[in-house]
Amino acid sequence: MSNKHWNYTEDLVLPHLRGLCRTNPDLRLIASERVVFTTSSPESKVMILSGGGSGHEPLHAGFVGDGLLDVAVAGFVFASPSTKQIFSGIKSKPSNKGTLIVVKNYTGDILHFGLAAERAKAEGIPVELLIVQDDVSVGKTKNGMVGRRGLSGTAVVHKIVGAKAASDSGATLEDVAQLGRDVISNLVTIGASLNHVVIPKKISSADDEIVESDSEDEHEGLKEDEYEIGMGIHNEPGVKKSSPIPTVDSVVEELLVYLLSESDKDRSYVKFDKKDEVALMINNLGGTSNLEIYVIQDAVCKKLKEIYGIVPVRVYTGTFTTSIDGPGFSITLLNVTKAGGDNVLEYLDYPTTAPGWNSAISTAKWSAGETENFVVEDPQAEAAYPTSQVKFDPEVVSALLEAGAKSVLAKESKITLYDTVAGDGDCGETLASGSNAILKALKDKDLELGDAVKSLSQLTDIIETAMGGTSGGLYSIFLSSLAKSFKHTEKAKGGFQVTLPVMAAALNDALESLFKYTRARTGDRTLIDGLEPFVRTLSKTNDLGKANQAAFEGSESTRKLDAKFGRASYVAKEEFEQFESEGGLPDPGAVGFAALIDGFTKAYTKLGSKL
Ligand SMILES: Nc1ncnc2c1ncn2[C@@H]1O[C@H](COP(=O)(O)OP(=O)(O)O)[C@@H](O)[C@H]1O
Ligand SMILES: O=C[C@H](O)COP(=O)(O)O
Repeated sequence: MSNKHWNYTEDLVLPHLRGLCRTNPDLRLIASERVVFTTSSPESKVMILSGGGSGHEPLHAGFVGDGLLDVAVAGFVFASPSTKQIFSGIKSKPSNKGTLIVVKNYTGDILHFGLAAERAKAEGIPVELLIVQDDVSVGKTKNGMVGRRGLSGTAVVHKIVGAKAASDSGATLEDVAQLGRDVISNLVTIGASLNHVVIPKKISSADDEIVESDSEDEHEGLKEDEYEIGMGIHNEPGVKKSSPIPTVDSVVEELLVYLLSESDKDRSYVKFDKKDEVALMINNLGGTSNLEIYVIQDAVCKKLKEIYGIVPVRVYTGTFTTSIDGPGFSITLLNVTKAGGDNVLEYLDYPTTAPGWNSAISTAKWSAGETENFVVEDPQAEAAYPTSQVKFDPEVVSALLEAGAKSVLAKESKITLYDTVAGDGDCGETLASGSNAILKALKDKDLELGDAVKSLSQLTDIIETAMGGTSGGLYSIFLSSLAKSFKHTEKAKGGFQVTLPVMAAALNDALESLFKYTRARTGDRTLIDGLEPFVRTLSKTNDLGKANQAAFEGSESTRKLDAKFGRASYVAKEEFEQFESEGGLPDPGAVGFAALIDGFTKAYTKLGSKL
């Protein structure tokens, strides 16, 4: 296991807090005590203080802000802050009503926060301690004495009690504490991880020799193909390790059983009745990509609905409670109904300036919509394609498209090889995807080939949908411009049959339109090296064979050209040398275009004069 981190010449906690305070002018930092508090909350309210070991950011200081926490106290990474620090935090925000301390159920936290609370009470400061226990991985038999761990449900508790204290000026400390207890008793969380985490190491000075910290060996990380259900946020063991790594659907299904199964007598911590409203939080433990965390959320919502008939009324997705850069995620469910119903929703929706809470949707907006009502039909789907009296011969055009598509597919592996060196390796796949989409459209008879304008507009849609990247954009613009040229001519002269000379003129128009969107011209090592000679030659000669030859020669010429556009322009020259034996590395897009035209030409030659 080798989590790589930058080296730091000071403990990370203080610079992290400094960085955080720079993002919100309301925040103040007691550096010596690692205490962050907000200046914007009035003394008349119940103060909400939280804290614990660092390494779980944005928990806890990231939750300090209007409508949320008033104070946060940061310990060293994965270690509780001292009683002195916590007491300093309590004193930093005096309140007529007292302070509610939200703390995760870890021994060190309980001891230090509890002692600080006792010390504050001894000074006459009203203090209540709210201990968060939301983990379900450790069952009742094992967690008897210690209780359940505090995980990302802590962020949900922060949000609700913070909003209550900020919005309800009549609320007493006990009112807020009781709401917190009601929430905690209806909260369940479980995580899944692909590995342990390593704490970024501190070196004594920048010019010190970087010595591998032996702490990396302390943790027996997971094996390459292993995952762990229920791992804690400090590498604590979970409920089980398993391999191989499953699909996300499968691990989600497994996790939901721990959260929701009523037959698991060692768990079943919260009962979710059919009518109960549920809030869902998908938490990134720090090392899951933003791309994946929403995929995971999608899987959770799908399984919740399919298996349990649960459609959450609130869905939160993001990085709320980390374990440094933990490669995993956790699922938190709150039974809103049993925790307090609409009030709880209003507190979840209550606005906040704290960066740790990333959802700012009002209750009105949530009530207007439903979390599963977002899929809509494309209004364009029914939009009619433009029609015309510009005629193609359907059989001929169908044969050309089929031959062109198959010719490109025959070149896919070569194009991919070339683009793997010159680009990002997806050009072959992109062109193949477009070719297969055209072949499918021909097979399904989705193209109205007799109408040149309509069929070109349909092809534009197909190419746009099937092909991403630069190629997709270029081909779509070109086809759309070709249709526009025919439509323009029809407006001036009425309907007509497309012949080769007519096509040649329209191709010229389309090329001029394309040139508005790219500065690439012949000689710049792009597909233009094939397209431009093809169009110019066809216009000059009305001979598709000569135009095809020009496209091929243009494509071949790119073997000796330096790239000025696209990703190829970033590739070191040495990368190209391996292709010297075949005369140099050609531009993949130009090779693809030449293959397309070659397919057209072979079919056209077979079929004769009309298009
Ligand atoms: N600015 C440009 N103008 C014309 N063609 C370009 C340009 N940039 C790249 N290309 C062409 O696009 C091809 C790469 O296509 P593709 O893989 O779809 O692009 P991407 O790099 O976006 O994935 C290149 O081989 C080149 O022929
Ligand atoms: O981050 C960890 C907790 O806040 C404190 O853990 P501890 O009880 O091991 O000190």
